[in-house]
Amino acid sequence: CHTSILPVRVLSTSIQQTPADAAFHSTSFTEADQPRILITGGLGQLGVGLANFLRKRFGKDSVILSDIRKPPDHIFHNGPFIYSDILDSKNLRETVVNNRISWLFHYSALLSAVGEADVSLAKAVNITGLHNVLDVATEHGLRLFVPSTIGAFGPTSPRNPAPDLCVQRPRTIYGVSKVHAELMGEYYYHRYGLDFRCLRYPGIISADSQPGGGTTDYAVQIFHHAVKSGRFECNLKPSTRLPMMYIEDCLRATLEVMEAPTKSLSMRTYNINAMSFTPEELAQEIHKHIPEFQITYNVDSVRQAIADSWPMNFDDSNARKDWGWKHDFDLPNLVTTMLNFPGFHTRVARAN
Ligand SMILES: NC(=O)C1=CN([C@@H]2O[C@H](COP(=O)(O)OP(=O)(O)OC[C@H]3O[C@@H](n4cnc5c(N)ncnc54)[C@H](O)[C@@H]3O)[C@@H](O)[C@H]2O)C=CC1
Ligand SMILES: CC(=O)[C@H](N)C(=O)O
Repeated sequence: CHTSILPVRVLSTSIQQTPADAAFHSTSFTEADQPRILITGGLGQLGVGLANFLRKRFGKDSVILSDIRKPPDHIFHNGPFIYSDILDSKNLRETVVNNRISWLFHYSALLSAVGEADVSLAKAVNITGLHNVLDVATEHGLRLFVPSTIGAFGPTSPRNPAPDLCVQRPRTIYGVSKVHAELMGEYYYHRYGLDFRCLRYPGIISADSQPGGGTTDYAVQIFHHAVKSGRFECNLKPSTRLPMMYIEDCLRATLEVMEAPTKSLSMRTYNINAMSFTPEELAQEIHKHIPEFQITYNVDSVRQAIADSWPMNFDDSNARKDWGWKHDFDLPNLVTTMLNFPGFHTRVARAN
């Protein structure tokens, strides 16, 4: 097992318990230290990419990927992987202590569409799981990253663009749980000094990982179908405009906000933006590369209602001002990159 290469101690002398009301300091991490990182829910669309990205920066053994699912061989052999269920707080605490974790990226979640299909599981994973993570992170002085989403806004929010601070009344359990995560994280920051950092991600597009059951999944699936068959049946209306981002920008933003000096952060939850498009516009861009590509529409009413309640665009001016956020990928770059991603064609063929 990969964990055997990590220093495992029942009680590490370098860890002191942080009193719950200690303010604004971390006992196990100083700016000069190399962080020791745990990623929860790491086998989803974003976690493996994040682990690879962080391992390039901090070294393979400094980053532990965890999930409740069994990893495929290539992921298991690529660096430390352990089982960790965020609903089991004792197991989570043990993992943090035994591996001297100092940064935690909390990726476990049920996304918008699968959350509506199983509200009680979504409540458990997205709300109870978050409570466990917040408590363990506070007890052990971790720097904690929790992603939020465009889904944290609702039909009464300003939609074009949605600013950082505005009405947030989402109508999905996913959105409600993410607003809860934003507020709880900020509460723990003010009350206990937890170094909580949160970005609201747009829909994320990746070539080498599959989406986990969200409303923006079409924007990943379309590429696979375009390459495989030249046709795609979209489950959102052609005019549905949503904010989107290429995974490389998303992962870079995540590391940048984690490394931002505390004094540069005027807020703890930031919107980040890159591009905004409709299925029709994405199809037109793909058409430039694959002239025979055809898109048809068969609308899924649950996903459509969700998308119609989300922002069409994000105002991320605070992230740009405070810690210098800047995206690299716009729509034409995204499409060129996805269709030319090394191994994309063979990977699509293998997956089907
Ligand atoms: N992918 C996207 O477009 C966006 C993602 N985000 C957020 O980023 C994070 C990562 O997203 P994805 O990788 O796309 O999600 P995903 O749905 O692909 O993966 C989530 C992972 O959580 C794991 N999980 C479920 N229950 C668990 C439990 N009890 N303990 C530990 N792990 C558990 C699942 O096995 C899965 O591997 C999520 O918090 C999501 O809300 C936010 C906005 C956009
Ligand atoms: C935008 C998200 O948070 C996610 N991709 C979803 O569609 O649920």
